[in-house]
Amino acid sequence: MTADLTTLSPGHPSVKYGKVGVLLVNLGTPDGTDYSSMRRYLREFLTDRRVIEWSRWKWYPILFGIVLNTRPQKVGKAYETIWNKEKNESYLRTYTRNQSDLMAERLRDLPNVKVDWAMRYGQPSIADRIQALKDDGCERIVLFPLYPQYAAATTATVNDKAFEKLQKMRWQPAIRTVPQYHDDETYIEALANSVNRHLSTLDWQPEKIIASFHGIPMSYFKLGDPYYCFCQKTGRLLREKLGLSEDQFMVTFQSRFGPEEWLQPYTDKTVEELARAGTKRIAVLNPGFVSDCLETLEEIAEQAAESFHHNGGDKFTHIPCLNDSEDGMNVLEKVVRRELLGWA
Ligand SMILES: C=CC1=C(C)c2cc3[nH]c(cc4nc(cc5[nH]c(cc1n2)c(C)c5CCC(=O)O)C(CCC(=O)O)=C4C)c(C)c3C=C
Ligand SMILES: [Fe+2]
Ligand SMILES: [Fe+2]
Repeated sequence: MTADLTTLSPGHPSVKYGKVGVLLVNLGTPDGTDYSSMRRYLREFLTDRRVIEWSRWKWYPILFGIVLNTRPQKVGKAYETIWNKEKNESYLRTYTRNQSDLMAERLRDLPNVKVDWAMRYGQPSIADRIQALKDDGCERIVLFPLYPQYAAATTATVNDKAFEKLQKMRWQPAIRTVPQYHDDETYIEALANSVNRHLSTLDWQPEKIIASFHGIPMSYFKLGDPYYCFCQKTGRLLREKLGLSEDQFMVTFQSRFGPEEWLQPYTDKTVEELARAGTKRIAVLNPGFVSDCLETLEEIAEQAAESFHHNGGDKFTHIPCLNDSEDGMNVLEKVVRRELLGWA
């Protein structure tokens, strides 16, 4: 444990009142890269009304008529290029499980705290893990959607799913949901360290650093989703921490899906335009992703790199996510301890 983290005292009321569960929840992942695993996963994902807010009569014919017939094959191929072959699973799953195991070790001073993990889509499900924590005696659960920047499509849908499970329970555990930590000092410092450490391994330096966040449709922002503002704040704090000018650092948005306008500037277009305009060396990081996944390893480290080179760029580097690193775990531990204190 690092010195600046607040420790719960042994006299903490949760010791007296029973066990507390900590449930880390990430987005999800298919069980395999084959057509039926991919289809099952995408179906669960893309029927979530927090993700696609179109009315069902408009969306379902497109989803079941086109998307679920073509996308599983295409995305399955992309997953194959980034699959963790040793564990036969996606890296998102590997990192989330590691984060849970490491969190349990870091909270050993709190023997009444149990740590577990779940996925919003796919396995292990939120409902199963809430039940398991309750069966293990947890009367309180800290529900931690692993997204530094709140969005309805990510944080809120994790909360919704947990409360859907609670609705079916006779004896519900008490739940604390973890809010965004987009401007947390430990988080910004961890990101800055990851940039500096990565760049120190290179024999060249980027002209521009791009902080690429997952996008959301512009219409969600106009309806009041705060996600864009949280991303901008993370970007500004990181730029300041790195001591970079506005010319040397950019915030962009990736993973556009469908015909609507999404948050801009788009990462893919930016990378292409920078290369065409003569920028030779860039670095890209993904501060909004707690773990590397398809969107970072394939869309950025593979596709964006290829596009940069194809359009005249010379050097491209992808800075890995915080994953299960020491710095990354410091961030998650700090957030969890802060929330546990709410019950003190
Ligand atoms: C179509 C709407 C989508 C919205 C809105 C959206 C928001 C959103 N997503 C993440 C994080 C991740 N998304 C990932 C994959 C992914 N995202 C969408 C669609 C939307 N996401 C799709 C269809 C997919 C699957 C891949 C594909 O078909 O292109 C992942 C990767 C999961 C993995 O297993 O690797 C993450 C992580 C955030 C943070 C976000 C809004 C803020
Ligand atoms: Fe997504
Ligand atoms: Fe993508």
